[in-house]
Amino acid sequence: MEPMTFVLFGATGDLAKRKIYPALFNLFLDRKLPSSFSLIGLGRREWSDESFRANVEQSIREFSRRQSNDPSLMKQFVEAFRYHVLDIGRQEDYLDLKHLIEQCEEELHLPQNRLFYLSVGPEHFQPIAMNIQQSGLGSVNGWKRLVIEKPFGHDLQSARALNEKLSQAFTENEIFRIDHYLGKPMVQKLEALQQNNLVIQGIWNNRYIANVQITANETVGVEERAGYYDHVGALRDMFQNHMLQLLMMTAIQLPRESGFDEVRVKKKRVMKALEPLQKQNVTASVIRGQYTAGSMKGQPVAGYVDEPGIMAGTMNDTFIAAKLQIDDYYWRGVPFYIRTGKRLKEKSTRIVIEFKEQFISSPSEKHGRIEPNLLVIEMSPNESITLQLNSKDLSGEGEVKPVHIDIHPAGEELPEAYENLIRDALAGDSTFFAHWDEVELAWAWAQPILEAFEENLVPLRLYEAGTYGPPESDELLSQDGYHWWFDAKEQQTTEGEEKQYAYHKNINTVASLPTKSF
Ligand SMILES: NC(=O)C1=CN([C@@H]2O[C@H](COP(=O)(O)OP(=O)(O)OC[C@H]3O[C@@H](n4cnc5c(N)ncnc54)[C@H](OP(=O)(O)O)[C@@H]3O)[C@@H](O)[C@H]2O)C=CC1
Ligand SMILES: O=C1O[C@H](COP(=O)(O)O)[C@@H](O)[C@H](O)[C@H]1O
Repeated sequence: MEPMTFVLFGATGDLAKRKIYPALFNLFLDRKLPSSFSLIGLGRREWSDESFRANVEQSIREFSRRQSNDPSLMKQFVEAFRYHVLDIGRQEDYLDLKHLIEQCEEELHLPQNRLFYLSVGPEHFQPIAMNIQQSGLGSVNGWKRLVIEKPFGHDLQSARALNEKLSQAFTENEIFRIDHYLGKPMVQKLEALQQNNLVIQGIWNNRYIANVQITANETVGVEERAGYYDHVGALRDMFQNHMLQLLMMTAIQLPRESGFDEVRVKKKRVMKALEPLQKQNVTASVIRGQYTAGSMKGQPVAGYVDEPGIMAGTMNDTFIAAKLQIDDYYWRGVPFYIRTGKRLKEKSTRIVIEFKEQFISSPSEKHGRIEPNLLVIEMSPNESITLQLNSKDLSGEGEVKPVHIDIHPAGEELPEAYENLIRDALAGDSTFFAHWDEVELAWAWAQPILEAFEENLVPLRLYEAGTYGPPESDELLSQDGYHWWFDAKEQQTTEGEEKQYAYHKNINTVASLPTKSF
């Protein structure tokens, strides 16, 4: 990896503390940082280099998945960190920053490779990019990159305006838009699974797949983010970005060794083939929900409208479920069901691919109902990829039962999303970042829903906190003859609820792939 300078705007903030420093530290432990590396942290707080380093160390102790018993390693890690006071709005501060960066580059013999990471609120994205350009900070002999956090715009129009401004200072190839769902290890493994297995490629289409279900259920409520969340809702916070990115990553057809350009082209193709919704018809395929008071793990919790900081009479969505159709050769006729929401029964993030049922002329009395084959990519609470097949149970009555093949068994320690993303940004690999075309197409697709919500054309379905969301989200599937798949563990905790919809992970035989080679 090339030597470089990492310029971090928002170095005193929450994201830096929770995610960026721990990710950099883990990359350092794994020797995945460039051999010559300098980080300059920026903020308005009057910190010294020493207090900055102490804060970085503290955040690693608090939030890193790994610690080191060797204090010299931590010392070596933070040696690369410097702090500089900068007010984003003050042009003269950028000239001082330029001077500091040049000085560090000279001292450490670093080429002019500069990565600008914007870990600040979205209102600062544009002024920072402009000031980088105007101060000459972006005029380098090496390369420059801009890593930018979400949200990228508030709607189609504002996203376009922001992109236009950023494009004046950085080319598209220099912009790395973070969508942390793309950094999740299981999403990256899904891509590799499709790309490298002819057997998966062969069945990755409407001939074999009945439907696809993408779920991101959260147990948390609005937390301390009322000011932000009440203006965005589940649609902008999760659906337009993370959920549509998961849809793209599931639906792309990738040949072996596809580079980032190919991935982008294919993702764009998926978005272009997504059947558009009309504002007047959104209700037919989109469910909008909001939580009311309920109980989570036996403890009472407030309804959304009673959370601190939420506007009286708000109609904001804390839940959204939708049925989407991709009108292309591969996916025509396969519904993609997506749901995400807050204050739901379980934290579960997963993609379930349900395969078509076998054509059987009459059900066999002996074998009863045969479960469909499923491929389950679980990102939370565990990280696993499981294939559900049917096999004969010779230990019992010889009945056919689902068995599970762990393609990626849960339990293996994996890098966090931010580690993967920061490593890729350092290396200049933009495969798992959101390209502008995808972001624009995602906003364009979501725009009629945004408008329909704003004009209250879609009924707001209330659901009790601690449930699986409004029952209408189940109807979205049942009208097509399907149902949401749950992990058996979740279902078992629900007294009196039917278990027939659970995939029986952890109940029947769980087969692991042998580690020996054939
Ligand atoms: N926190 C999280 O878990 C996540 C955050 N994000 C995104 O990351 C970004 C940062 O969020 P977060 O860290 O939570 O925000 P914080 O409010 O915790 O931090 C904001 C940072 O911006 C700096 N800042 C604010 N105004 C100025 C200014 N005028 N000049 C210079 N620096 C300024 C602050 O420094 P100082 O106060 O010293 O001036 C601080 O370091 C946002 O875009 C957010 O949407 C995305 C996913 C998760
Ligand atoms: O981007 C966001 O994601 C989190 C959920 O992320 P996860 O990795 O825990 O699934 C969500 O809570 C937050 O509201 C949203 O801004």
